[in-house]
Amino acid sequence: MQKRRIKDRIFWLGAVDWDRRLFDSLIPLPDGTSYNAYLIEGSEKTVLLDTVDPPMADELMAQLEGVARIDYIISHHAEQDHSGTIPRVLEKYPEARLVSTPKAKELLSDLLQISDASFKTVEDGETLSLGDKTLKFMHTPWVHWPETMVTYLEEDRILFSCDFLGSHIATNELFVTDECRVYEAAKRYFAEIMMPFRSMIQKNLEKLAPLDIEMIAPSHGQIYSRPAFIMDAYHDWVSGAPKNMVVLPYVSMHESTRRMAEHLTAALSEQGVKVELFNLAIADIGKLAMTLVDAGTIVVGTPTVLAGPHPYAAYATFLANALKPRAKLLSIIGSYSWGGKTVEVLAGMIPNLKVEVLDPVLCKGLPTPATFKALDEMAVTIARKHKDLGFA
Ligand SMILES: Cc1cc2nc3c(=O)[nH]c(=O)nc-3n(C[C@H](O)[C@H](O)[C@H](O)COP(=O)(O)O)c2cc1C
Repeated sequence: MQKRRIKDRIFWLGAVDWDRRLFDSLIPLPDGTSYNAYLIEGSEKTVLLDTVDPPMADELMAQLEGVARIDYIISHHAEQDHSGTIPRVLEKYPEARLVSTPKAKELLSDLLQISDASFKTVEDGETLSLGDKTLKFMHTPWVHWPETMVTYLEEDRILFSCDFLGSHIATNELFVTDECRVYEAAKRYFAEIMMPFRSMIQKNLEKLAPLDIEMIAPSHGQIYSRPAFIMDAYHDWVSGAPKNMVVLPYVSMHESTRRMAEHLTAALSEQGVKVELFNLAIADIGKLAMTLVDAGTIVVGTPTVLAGPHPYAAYATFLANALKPRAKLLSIIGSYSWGGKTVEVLAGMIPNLKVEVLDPVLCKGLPTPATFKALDEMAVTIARKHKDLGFA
């Protein structure tokens, strides 16, 4: 794809990765993604903001063919999907200075072995004049690495936010046209990448609030010409109470835990509690992460396998602990035959979660009427606690 004009002397460059289905060897990408770079031609200086993932470097280099000079390359984030092509750009434009936070300089030096002489580090709030256009750099740490920053182009009121506020979507439409679709993709992205840093995100949102923003141009997905859409969504995801909702990831080899999970789902429905049920043998882990953004309660369903939880249940629990969702309650249900330490192992895997652990419901073999009664009681307890906690 050729470079594309966004506004007067401001262009999108980069690559659309239609086929990519997995990110970080972990995260499913149902809609592919894009690596967005941007070119700004000031009256005196020209800058490139970020680059692309190295496998797509040729596309960026082809777009730069007609660009005679680049004075600055802005690196908002040192992760290789944005920074990995910087060495090639520096080879083509050896006079260009690489602008980053001091922390990003450290990371870029380690990850890409870029020499010290190329760097110009910038402090929080520092500006850089391109002649008739001015860049203002704002340090926004932990969205989602420690070195991240964003750039505000003052005259055009564009915020270049890199990973912050982005979404994984492959499309040839530069601007958001379908907010419902982008909401889903951005929420998935937030859940997988940003959720562990909720409090830092809140601080960064507050820091950006005074800016008069006409457009937000992230480094994945589409450009927002209605910034309030994504800002409001982020406010909702990081602050406020969770929802009256249970996320119930489970795995079952011989039906017992599945019957328990389905019974609990029905009992919670009777109590007016929304349930997101995931069979971990086939679940999209990204979708599970998305539901963790809102869940008031997490219930993990697992049989006992080799004296502990089924590995899929352990994986989901490990993931939930790493993502640090705002759920306030957690419990465990499942079936066993002769014994083990399933509950102890799972309970020991959630040090990051600030949850009250409700009594687990375990049964030997197939669930009995007593098992179902205990699950009914669990549903009543969850519904009551959600109400007391004000989860709507
Ligand atoms: C590979 C394997 C290992 C198991 N290890 C244990 C165990 O260590 N302790 C135990 O109590 N049951 C163990 N079981 C039995 C299951 O926990 C039991 O059959 C349970 O009811 C299965 O639940 P499910 O129907 O939800 O899969 C094991 C079963 C399998 C297939």
